Amino acid sequence: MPRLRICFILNPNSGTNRRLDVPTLLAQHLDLGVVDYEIYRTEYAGHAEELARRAAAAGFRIVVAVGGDGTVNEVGRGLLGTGAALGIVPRGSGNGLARHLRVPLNLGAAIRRFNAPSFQHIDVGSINGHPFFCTAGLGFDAHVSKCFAAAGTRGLTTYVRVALREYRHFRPTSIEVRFGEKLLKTNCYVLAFANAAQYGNNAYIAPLADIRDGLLDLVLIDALPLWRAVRVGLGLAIGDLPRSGAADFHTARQVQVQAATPLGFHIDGDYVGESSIFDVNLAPLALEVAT
Ligand SMILES: Nc1ncnc2c1ncn2[C@@H]1O[C@H](COP(=O)(O)OP(=O)(O)OP(=O)(O)O)[C@@H](O)[C@H]1O
Repeated sequence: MPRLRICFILNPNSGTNRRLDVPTLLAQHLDLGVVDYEIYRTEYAGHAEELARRAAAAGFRIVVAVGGDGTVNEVGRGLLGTGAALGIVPRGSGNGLARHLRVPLNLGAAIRRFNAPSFQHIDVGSINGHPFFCTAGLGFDAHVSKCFAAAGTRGLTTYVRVALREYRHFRPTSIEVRFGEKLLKTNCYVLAFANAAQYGNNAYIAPLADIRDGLLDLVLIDALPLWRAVRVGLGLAIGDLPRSGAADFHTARQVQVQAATPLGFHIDGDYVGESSIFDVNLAPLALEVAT
């Protein structure tokens, strides 16, 4: 039987443990009787998309993002419309998609899965043409992702520190949200589009989100006074935000948002930029994943 061809794309910049020796782990845990693998290394932000496309064109059956949600996003984007499946070795700081798909966080265990992987398809979201696999969002979460990128260090502690600092300054923007027959005229402190249930680090923004149901879960927080911020923080941690009354939940496949002033947005935790108009769509089961 031909061996399973797998390409591992390493982002040396992801996660908090830079000294981790991934090539040695791959050599230790992959069974060369069934797997034939190569390693590609990213050299700059955005490079993983190009490498993933190249790997798919070279005939690799699985292309594995070795990194966090930013790397997963780039590799997944590069694989859309190809015959290759996305794999994940979670060495990021948040690892939202890996956690949602129940990929082991122990790297050895995650790597061993590729000796006998299972395949499934997942939905793929897009916001203004930028694909996302886990979550995208407008407002405060995007603002925090922008400040987080500039913070110099990564990890949950830095994220929480940045969020607490920015909370004092951030103000909501008035928006109109259209989906299905609905038109909501409201304020946006946060509007999250969840394909997966969590942002990463087990922060459950939409605990009921199903990544294979053909729908995005919309989570709207119109204002965030202190009492509600505390409740949202607790809801994210224990996964009961829908029952808390601190956020409104909807589901939709297509959403248009018009903002009164430009709003920042993120995809899978990486800040993209600002816009006043957002076109958000879901492509059902558009990406094959190997776990
Ligand atoms: N060689 C590189 N040099 C600098 N930056 C890179 C390189 N390769 C990838 N990147 C960028 O590093 C960023 C962080 O990577 P990633 O999101 O995978 O890790 P993380 O932020 O630690 O994890 P998570 O998103 O799960 O919290 C990505 O936005 C990616 O574009």
